[in-house]
Formats: sequence, structure tokens, C-alpha cells
Amino acid sequence: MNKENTASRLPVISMKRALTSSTDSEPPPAQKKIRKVEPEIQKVKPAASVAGITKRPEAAKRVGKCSPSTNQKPVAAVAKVGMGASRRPGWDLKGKVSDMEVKVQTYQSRMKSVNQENAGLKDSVAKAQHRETELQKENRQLKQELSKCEEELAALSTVREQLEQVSQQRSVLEKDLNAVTEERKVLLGLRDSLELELRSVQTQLSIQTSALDRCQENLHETQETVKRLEETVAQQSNDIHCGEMERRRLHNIIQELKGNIRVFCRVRPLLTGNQSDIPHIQLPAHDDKALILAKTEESHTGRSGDTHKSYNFSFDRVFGPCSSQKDVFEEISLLVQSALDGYNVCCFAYGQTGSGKTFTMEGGEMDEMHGVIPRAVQQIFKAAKILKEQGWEYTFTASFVEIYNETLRDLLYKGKPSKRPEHEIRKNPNSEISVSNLTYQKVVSEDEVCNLILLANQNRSTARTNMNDHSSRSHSVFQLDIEGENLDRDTKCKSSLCLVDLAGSERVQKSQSQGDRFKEMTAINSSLTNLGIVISALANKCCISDLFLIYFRKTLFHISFSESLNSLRFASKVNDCVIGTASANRK
Ligand SMILES: Nc1ncnc2c1ncn2[C@@H]1O[C@H](COP(=O)(O)OP(=O)(O)OP(=O)(O)O)[C@@H](O)[C@H]1O
Repeated sequence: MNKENTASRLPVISMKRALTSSTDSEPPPAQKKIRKVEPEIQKVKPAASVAGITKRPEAAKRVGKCSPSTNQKPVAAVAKVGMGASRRPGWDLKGKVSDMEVKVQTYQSRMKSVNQENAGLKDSVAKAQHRETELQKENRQLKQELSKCEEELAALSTVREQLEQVSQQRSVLEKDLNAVTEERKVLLGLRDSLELELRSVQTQLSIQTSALDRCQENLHETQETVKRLEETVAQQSNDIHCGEMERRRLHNIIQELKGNIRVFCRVRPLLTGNQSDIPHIQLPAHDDKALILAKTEESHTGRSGDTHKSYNFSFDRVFGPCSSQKDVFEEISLLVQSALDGYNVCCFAYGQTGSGKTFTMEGGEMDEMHGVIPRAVQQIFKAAKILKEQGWEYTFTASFVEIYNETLRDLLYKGKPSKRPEHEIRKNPNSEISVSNLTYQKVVSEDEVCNLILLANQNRSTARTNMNDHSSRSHSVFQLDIEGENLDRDTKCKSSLCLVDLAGSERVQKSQSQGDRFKEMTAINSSLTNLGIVISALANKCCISDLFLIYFRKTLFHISFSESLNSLRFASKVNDCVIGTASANRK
């Protein structure tokens, strides 16, 4: 089948069919007619067969013309053979046989050549088939290779993409590399400069290290020195403390030697007129402790001349009319220091009304006019600040009370006047005196105390008298309780500074007081008399250290000579009192 099919596809094969059909034993009727045109065919067929071997397409065309499907030309050929056969008479059988034999031989040779050709063609077909097989095989291989190539190509396209990516990456990396290279150059430059710097720093470091070593040595030496100095400071602190305690002790001895009761006399200047026009008082030029009160009395009989009477007084200190607030306080300040050292101190201002007691104790608003109380407060807070450096912590409590008509009044009271409480003087088991319902105000600064003094002044009873427009009709007592503690030394001290502005003493007869004023004056004089008695009693018992400041008034001397004389006598009496040794309130 294959062979036939294969052969049938070739142009040669179609010619073979033509030949095969002509060699059939029983040729179709048409073939009998074709025998007559065989000479023509003989001429044509070899040419066709040659052409069929060498030029198959042309041969195929020609053979196609001779194929049974084309009946036109064989008809023409029959006509020619008929014409040749017609040359032999019908009877010339021999000739016809001879022609037939020739024809057979021709056909045989032709058949032989066709067979050969057929064999050649078969061989060619076989070869072609073989070739085809090979080609098919080769084709398959090529297809396989092609598919492989396609696969490879596909793979290669991926690879190409990857390659492109890699190429892009490469270009990016190249850029990065360039940048890094540039950066590296910069860094290398930087490194070089840093290395230079490092070397210089290392040099400096070595210098600093050696300096540090020296510093450490110095530090060690300094620490040793500091340690020694700290020991010295501790020792000196101890010495200071001992010195402070010794100073207190010696200060107190001095105060005791000066007298536990000390009396100063201050002569008030004339409020008007010539200051030198004070004939009644003589102050010896070189004796600041003496005062002479002189009076010329007319002779009662008229027979003798005027009688000159003089009274000599001597006090711890006499301040003339020109003395300042500062001069007075210089003497008082020693006693204020004693209060800070733990000794109770009391300072009275005694004198007839208008003699300048309030002026001396409180003074005016100007700094230089400040009296004893503000100056004492200032000194105390200043000293407390200095003592703080030595480990002393102080607390201060102020109270301000007045005694009016023998009744106690709280001068620091801030409530309604109608609700003023009553007060009593009490003594606790430790013999400490206190006043019930009294305001005891803790104070931490000088200003606070000054404000309390202002409040007290507003509360203080003042009344008009014909002796002094703003005469204080009561005794006022400012008290500052002082408590000191030195925790490092486990030492405490407690004391009180009492500054008293007594009400003015005066004679009923001279002051012409009446009514309430008379009642006030009686109470005042009574209390002052009692004060003298108390002082005398204390002197006799020899048990307390209080200090008294006595004043008298000179201005109205011409009408109150006897008052001044009384004050000076009272002062002298007090001055003569000797009270036993004071003891500090220490724990
Ligand atoms: N040393 C002085 N220098 C100047 N003026 C003074 C001096 N002493 C007192 N004065 C003035 O004298 C007047 C009376 O003084 P002050 O009020 O202090 O007297 P006082 O003794 O307190 O009177 P009283 O007992 O009536 O209260 C006041 O105007 C006061 O300023």
C-alpha cells in the first residue's frame, strides 16, 4: 500500500500506470486502437521517460498527456498507426507478424528499460523514503531541537529579562559604586584629616593625662589638706563655741561688775528755747556719771540772802540733752547681748510725764530716731543670724501688754474691743510668769516685730492731759522671749528681754488732774511706788537680775523741780540696790 501510495504521488508513477495499463494481457478496446499509433508513442515515451528521470515535473506533464484520462491524442495516434498498417496488405501476415515482433521487441526493450527505470525509481523511492524517514527523523530531531531551542529561547527570554534587570542593577550598582567611590575618596580625605586630628588629640591626651596625674596627685594632697583643714575647722568651731560660751560668761561678769542694776539718767532737751538756758541742771564736763540739781531759795525772813541748794547725784551714766538715741542704745546694747546669751534683762523707763520715756523706748520713724525697742530687736535678729553659723537656732516670741488703771490689756489683740478677754498674771511650777489669754506671737524677722509695735501703739491708751498732749496713761511692757538651741553642742538657752515704758509720774497738785485722769494718775503713782518697794525687796532678797533705766524731766523743771528731785531720788535708791549674781537660763 505504502509503495503504491508513495509511487502514486510521484509524477513518474503516473507514467508507470500508463505503461502498466498498456502491458495488460487483455488491453481494453481502446488499446487495440492505440497499437496503431505505437510508433508515435515510441518516439515520445523514451523522451518522456528520460525527461521523467531527469525532469520529473515535465515528464509528468507529458505522461499526463498520454494517460488514459486524456483521450484526444491517442485517437490521433491510432489514426497514424492505421495509416502505417494500411501499408501492408491484409494478407501480409508475415509482415504484420514481423511488425508485431518488432513491436514486441521494442516493447520488451522498452519494458526492460522501464523496468530498469522502475527499479531505479524504486531505488530512488526507497532512497527517497529512506531519505524521507531520515528527513522525518531529522525533522523530529529538528523539531525537538526547535522545541528545545524554543524552550531555551523562552528560558533565555527570562534570562534576558534577568539580564536586563541585572544590567539595570548593574548600572545602579555602578552609579552606587561611583558614588561610593567618591564617598570613599571623601572619607579617605576625612580619615586622613581625622588621623591627623587623632594624632594631635592623642598628643593632647597624653599631655592631659600627665596633667591629670599631676592633678590627681594635687587632689590627693588637697584632700589631705582639706581633711586637715576640716579637722582644724572642727577644732576651731569647737574653739569658737568654747570662745562664745567664754565670751558670754565674761560678758556677764562684766555686766555684773558694772552692776546688775544699772541706772542711766537722760536729760531731755528743751522742746523750745535756748538749750543752754537750763540753770537747774549742771552736768560736770569731765564726769558723764554726775548730775547736780541746783535751786536758789529766797530767804523767808528777808534778812539773809538767797539760799542756794544743790543736790548731787551719781549714776552709771548721765546722758545730756544733746545725746542721741544711738548714744543711749550703746549702753543698752550690752544688756541686749546678755538677753541673747540667756540672761533675763529688764529695762524700765521711769520719769515724770513728758520727760521723754516713750521717745527713748520707741523713738521716731526715721532710722536715727529709732528708740531702744526697735534697736534692740534689730540687734537681736542680727546677732541670731551670726550665731546661726555657729549652730545656734533661735526662736522668738513677742508679747505686748499694758497696765492701765491696774488692769492688764493685750496690746497685740486684734479682735473686737467688746470681746477683749480678761488677763491674769500666773506663775507656773517652774516659777515662770505668764499672762493668761495674752497674745504670744512667734516672730522671725525684725519687720514682723516692728509691725507688732505699730499694732500695740494703736491699741495703747492715750489720753490728753494738761501736762502732755499725748501722755501715755499706762505702763507698757514689751517682752521678747528668746529660746536658743545649739543641736551640735546639745546646748540650750532661754531668756526674756523686757522693755518697759512706765506711765509718767506726777503730783496730783501739779497736774491738776480730775475725774478719770485723777484716777489714772493715782493708779500710776501707786504702781510706781510699788515698783520702788519691789526693787528694794528684790535687792534685799538678792535673787534676780533686772536692770532699770530711770529718767527725769528737765524741761518743766521750774514748775516741777520737786518731781525731778523725786525721780532722781527714786533712781538713786534703785541705783543703790545691789542684786545677787545673775545666772543664765541654760540647759
Ligand atoms: N531726747 C529728746 N529729744 C527730742 N525730743 C524729745 C526727747 N525726749 C522727748 N522728746 C519729746 O518730748 C515729748 C514728750 O516725750 P514723751 O512722750 O516720750 O514723754 P513721756 O515721758 O513718754 O510722757 P508720758 O509719761 O506722759 O507718756 C515728745 O514730743 C518727744 O518727742
